[in-house]
Amino acid sequence: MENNVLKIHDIRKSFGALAASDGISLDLRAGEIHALIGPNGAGKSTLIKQIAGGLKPDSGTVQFLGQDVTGMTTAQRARLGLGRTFQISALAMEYTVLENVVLGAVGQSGSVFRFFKPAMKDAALLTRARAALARVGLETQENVVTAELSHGQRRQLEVAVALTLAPKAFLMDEPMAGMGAEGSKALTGFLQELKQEAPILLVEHDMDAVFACADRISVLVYGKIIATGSVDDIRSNPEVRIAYLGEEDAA
Ligand SMILES: Nc1ncnc2c1ncn2[C@@H]1O[C@H](COP(=O)(O)OP(=O)(O)OP(=O)(O)O)[C@@H](O)[C@H]1O
Repeated sequence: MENNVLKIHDIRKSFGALAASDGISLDLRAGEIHALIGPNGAGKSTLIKQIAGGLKPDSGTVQFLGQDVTGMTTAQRARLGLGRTFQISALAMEYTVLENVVLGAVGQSGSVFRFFKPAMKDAALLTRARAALARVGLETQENVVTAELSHGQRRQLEVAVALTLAPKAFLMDEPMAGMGAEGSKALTGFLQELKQEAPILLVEHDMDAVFACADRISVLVYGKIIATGSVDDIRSNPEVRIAYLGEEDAA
């Protein structure tokens, strides 16, 4: 049985003369947090977009659970269980916390608004939604209007939405952004739990968080992966230190 949940092979994407993805190959294995780091403009977001389905590569393939999904839309990939999380804009601020989780879950089946009212009466769905809220520690907030949540609580709510969808892999683009030290520490602990359910490909600028939680790290520089390895491998890799960590030391 193949251990790779996600397998990216030789992805290339150019914007004019700029090779934003210059032959990128990487995999995401069951049970791991694989962090993708790199300086500003290295091509992290461009790669995540191609994996999630929002941007078409010029060449190369994206395999998810053994299936070639390169030609699929974002929605088709999401239905297969490729979850992209931590997009605060996806929350409906005027709805309650519980309604947002149910909305997220119903969204999986397509027509969000048409099914929304009946969904709020669907006992099985409500049970799943409440279980997800309990897992992120928002169970006492289910009737609170989302707009009234703190920034950190909104991030927790997004995780609850993602959990209700039961994804088979998570793509996370800077989940710690704007969370502060305490919040980012709490989220790091939670990611350790979450990865047991589905492995996580994590783009993150907070190096302390990455070093604290990643099982493997890949370093992207000018559209190319210059190293993949454990935290210790990456910390001690001279090329990485010059290309990336050295920059931080100098800053
Ligand atoms: N749609 C686009 N058109 C033209 N150039 C683009 C486009 N999207 C990204 N780029 C360029 O591709 C390169 C990689 O950008 P990308 O946003 O993927 O980097 P990043 O590693 O995510 O950066 P950051 O850490 O700052 O978010 C940059 O030079 C960027 O200017």
